[in-house]
Amino acid sequence: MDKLVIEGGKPLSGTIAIQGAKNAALPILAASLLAEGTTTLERVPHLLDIDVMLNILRELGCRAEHGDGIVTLDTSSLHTSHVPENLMKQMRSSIFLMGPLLSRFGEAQVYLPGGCAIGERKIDLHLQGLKDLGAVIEETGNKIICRADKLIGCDIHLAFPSVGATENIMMAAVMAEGRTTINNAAREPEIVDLQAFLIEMGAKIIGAGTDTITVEGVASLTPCKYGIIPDRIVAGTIMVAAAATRGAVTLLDTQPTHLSSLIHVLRRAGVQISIDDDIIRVDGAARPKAIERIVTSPYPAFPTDLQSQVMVLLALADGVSVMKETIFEGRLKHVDELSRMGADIRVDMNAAFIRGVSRLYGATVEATDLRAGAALVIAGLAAQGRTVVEQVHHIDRGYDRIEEMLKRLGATISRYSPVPNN
Ligand SMILES: CC(=O)N[C@H]1[C@@H](OP(=O)(O)OP(=O)(O)OC[C@H]2O[C@@H](n3ccc(=O)[nH]c3=O)[C@H](O)[C@@H]2O)O[C@H](CO)[C@@H](O)[C@@H]1O
Ligand SMILES: C=C(OP(=O)(O)O)C(=O)O
Repeated sequence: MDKLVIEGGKPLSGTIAIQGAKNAALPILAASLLAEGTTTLERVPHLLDIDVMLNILRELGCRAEHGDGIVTLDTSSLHTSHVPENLMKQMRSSIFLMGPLLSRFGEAQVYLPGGCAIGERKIDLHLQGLKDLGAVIEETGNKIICRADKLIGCDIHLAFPSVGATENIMMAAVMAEGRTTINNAAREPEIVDLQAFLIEMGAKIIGAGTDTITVEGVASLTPCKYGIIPDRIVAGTIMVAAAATRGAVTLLDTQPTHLSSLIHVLRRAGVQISIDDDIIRVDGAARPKAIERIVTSPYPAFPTDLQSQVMVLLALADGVSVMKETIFEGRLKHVDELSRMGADIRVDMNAAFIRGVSRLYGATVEATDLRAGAALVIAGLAAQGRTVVEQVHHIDRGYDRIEEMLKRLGATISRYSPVPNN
């Protein structure tokens, strides 16, 4: 397993362009199955999860190429609706195949998905939505078979605004007969991007970005060319890293409105932020101030995917902060690792009580999941001395060569890969 070695204590400085969004690209790649022919997607980041999705699509019979951020995907010779178990288990987003396969083949054979260990992550809302559309679902052990001769539009109410369930239902409903309404839908920008892509393919769908999405089923969709939105979580990670290292960074190709909750939090911490169209400048010259209370919640509130990174900033802040995680019950595992670097954090149930310290110290730490790993990299950049971050494959799920990105901002960071035994 690769390791990152960081010599900390240097402020980040410089300019960086932000990669395309993993969480938009993954459902959009799955949605490409809905049309027969060649779809071209631009700004698709080079990530482990994208490689897994492309491998699944190849197993299903697609021809897929990915170079320089452009994916071309030919879906004309799809030959199976059965996703292999070993690929399903490699990430959570494999579940996005269920809606499109059901829609295109009338059948999807999948397994319980894998992914980071951040909570139970049930799929009951995905399955209920598909059942509401008329699918019959058979669950045997970890295998799930969904079948429907015909999907029929209906009124769906999500008990929780699940991002993935909203997206799966949208993809199943676009070619269902009649009108589907998704109530209490998630409102994340990646859902708006999926809607824009589906419209480009010829779907009739409105409401993404609000809590009610309405889909009028169409008979067929056509392939298209589409550009993925910038990754708000990668942008947020860099913004926090700039602030935690007391640096000054300019981010290009962002969508600042997608980051308004983070910008609000950073400004409350005393970080200077200026915005000019799609450019964000972060200046973190002063010691951050503590923030009394941050609670993670569905968009547009503060995102769970930035919770661990912001906790590093608060660990260095002047005063006591509270961070409450309400989305995933197992998403505070970075606290133990940060404590090994000198952070003073106490966890009670789903809340972290963070007493800021003036300095973190380098240590050998383990990335327990994607964003926990990103947080440890930020801690390493801000800390005094050398930090070794292990289990980097988690970070590679969501950041396109994180060390290259940070080197461009002046960080001293290197990746070490084990030498294979022959
Ligand atoms: C690829 C992608 O877009 N991943 C994002 C997506 O994950 P994902 O789509 O998995 O997140 P959800 O919004 O579905 O999950 C939120 C909560 O709902 C629960 N739940 C979800 C579905 C379900 O059927 N039953 C159920 O109980 C989950 O366990 C979790 O506690 O949104 C999360 C919340 O913003 C982000 O952290 C992830 O980065
Ligand atoms: C939890 C995340 O992703 P996924 O849903 O793909 O596991 C994430 O991007 O932080």
